[in-house]
Amino acid sequence: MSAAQVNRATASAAQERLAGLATPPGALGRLGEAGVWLAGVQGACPPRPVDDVRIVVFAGDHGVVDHGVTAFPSSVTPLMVRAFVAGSAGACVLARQHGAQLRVVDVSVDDDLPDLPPAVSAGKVMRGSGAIHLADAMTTQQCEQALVLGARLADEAIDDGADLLIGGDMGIGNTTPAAALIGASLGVPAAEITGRGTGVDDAGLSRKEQVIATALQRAGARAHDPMQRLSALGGADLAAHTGFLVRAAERGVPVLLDGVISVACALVAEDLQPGSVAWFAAGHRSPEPAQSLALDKLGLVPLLDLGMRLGEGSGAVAAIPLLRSASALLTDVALLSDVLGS
Ligand SMILES: Cc1cc2ncn([C@H]3O[C@H](COP(=O)(O)O)[C@@H](O)[C@H]3O)c2cc1C
Ligand SMILES: O=C(O)c1cccnc1
Repeated sequence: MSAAQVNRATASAAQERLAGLATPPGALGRLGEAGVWLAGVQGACPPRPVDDVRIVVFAGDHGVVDHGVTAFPSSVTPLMVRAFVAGSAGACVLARQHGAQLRVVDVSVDDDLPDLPPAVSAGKVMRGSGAIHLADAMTTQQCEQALVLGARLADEAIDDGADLLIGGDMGIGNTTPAAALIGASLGVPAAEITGRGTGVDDAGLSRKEQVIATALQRAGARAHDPMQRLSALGGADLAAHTGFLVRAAERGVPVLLDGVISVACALVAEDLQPGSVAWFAAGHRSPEPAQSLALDKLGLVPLLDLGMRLGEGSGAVAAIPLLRSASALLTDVALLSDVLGS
């Protein structure tokens, strides 16, 4: 399979419609651009409403947590997975607010979660991914299994009628592999991509930078290959998230990206399946420096910049109303020629 082709004729028609609306040229700013993107990815001008939004939260633990890179212990991950199932995590609240459906999937949580519905862990790849500065996060077979799992989850959502997909993340320590993936994808050193994640102090930040630098050095030239990069520096949850994004692009279904984890996976998805990025829009800007560098590389400008640093897909979910507004504006605003009667 390859990435689906965006309908360029529809995108040009949408651009023309935007230019002809009863507004000064460019007055709708990024909402106008988002409307044009939506028309192109939907192959419909004016765009259709974005009614059915599905969020899949990929949960997994990371061996780097034992090496002082985050402000929280791994035991928080299974507790938060339970909060997702109960509907009380931040992204669940936003999803309800905006009428979107959210499911959480245990890809690599370091806990068997026996009290949760079996469907949550049905596709589980492993219990915890490796500490990336010491060893590969997983084998290439586990990476492949995770990619297939993510693709299957995208297929299920799309076959069920999704108009828009969002990938979310839950896993203490996951900003470390996400930054490492971005560093390796862009060829940027650890000092430029290391952020505070959940809020590490200065000592934690410098340990985290060292872990990422060592991981990048350990992976070396292998990281040029996207599968090897994911296996060496990512995690099974990040690989499943990447498979989800790749399949969305192959099926031609638009995606709203979230923070540093989501955008790290988008960069790898673009490498695995060139052209995927045409199906992605950026929901928000994270304070994590690696996320902005990755967005620049992908040529994406986020809709929101609220200082949010939660992950879970939350920044993308918060941007759903903006995408809906973009669609409504391009559909319902009068044409200037009609208003002027010419
Ligand atoms: C209570 C809680 C809820 C979260 N929801 C998402 N994250 C986010 O923060 C973590 C990544 O940051 P770091 O790499 O610094 O650990 C991940 O769990 C991510 O999903 C959370 C973190 C916590 C503590
Ligand atoms: O950018 C993110 O999505 C993010 C930042 C901090 C912690 N968790 C996620």
